[in-house]
Amino acid sequence: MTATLLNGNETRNALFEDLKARVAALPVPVGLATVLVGDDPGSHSYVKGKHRACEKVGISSIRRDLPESTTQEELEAVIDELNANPEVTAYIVQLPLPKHLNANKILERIDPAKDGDGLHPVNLGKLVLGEDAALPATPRGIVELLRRYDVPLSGANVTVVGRGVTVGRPIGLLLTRRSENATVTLCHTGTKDLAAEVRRADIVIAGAGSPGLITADMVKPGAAVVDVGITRTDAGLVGDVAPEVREVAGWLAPIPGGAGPMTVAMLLTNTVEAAERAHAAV
Ligand SMILES: Nc1nc(=O)c2c([nH]1)NC[C@@H]1CN(c3ccc(C(=O)N[C@@H](CCC(=O)O)C(=O)O)cc3)C=[N+]21
Repeated sequence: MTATLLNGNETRNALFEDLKARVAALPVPVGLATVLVGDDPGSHSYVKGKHRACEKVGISSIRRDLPESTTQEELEAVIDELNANPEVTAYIVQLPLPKHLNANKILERIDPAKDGDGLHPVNLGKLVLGEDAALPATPRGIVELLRRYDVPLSGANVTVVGRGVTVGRPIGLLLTRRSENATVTLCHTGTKDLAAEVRRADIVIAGAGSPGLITADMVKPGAAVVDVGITRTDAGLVGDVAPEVREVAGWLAPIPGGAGPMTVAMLLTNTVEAAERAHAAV
């Protein structure tokens, strides 16, 4: 058996068409800003992708590129400016930040109403409480991708590998909502028998950042496997999922072309929804 590919590029393009219409229908312009500190080549490439996406959807994009030497106070001043700037509907601070900066303090300073990533503590708290708010972009993109391909979620056993803040920690909050209704196990480096936890899963979400961690013998035949464990090597992008998994899985969201483009689509979705919420509030 060869897995059906969960095509994140095609799905993103379809979502962009919908977003384009929603942006055009809004009586106010929509703007997304990115804050990038330093010159990590990976981060540069992601930020470029986000701006390209804005152009396709009719969102104006605003870039704040700052030198590696930026101080905490200087970065906080940029955050304050973006919070106050009426042209900025939503924004993201590209992670990771240089080590001399306190990232949590920066993220908490973002106006929750302008949180493009859905990772502000207030928005994560609202997700726990079931209130309408910006949703974590990568988890939201993964759920949307699984839905578009009719991967059964209700009652499914999902094994998540990795407890990072962008994927592993929040995705269980989405998948265990009544509307998704999945059963979620969160694995990490302290898990006793990772292979056993992965083997019983109907859906595997691999976001550990450990190249080739998920091998074919660990995957239940026919399971859906989502690779989110992006590692940059000289040879290109490498995921957490070994190539042979394609022969065992029923569905596979690969790297590249799976969860990555969906993350960008959901960042833009969060931005459009922020504009719609702001407009509804007046
Ligand atoms: N505040 C913040 N928000 C983020 O959402 C965020 C971040 N920081 N820091 C880094 C990670 C990583 N990330 C990706 C986004 C798109 C692709 C993507 O589009 N990937 C393409 C390939 C792109 C390429 O080749 O470089 C693909 O998988 O097909 C990948 C990774 C967002 N992140």
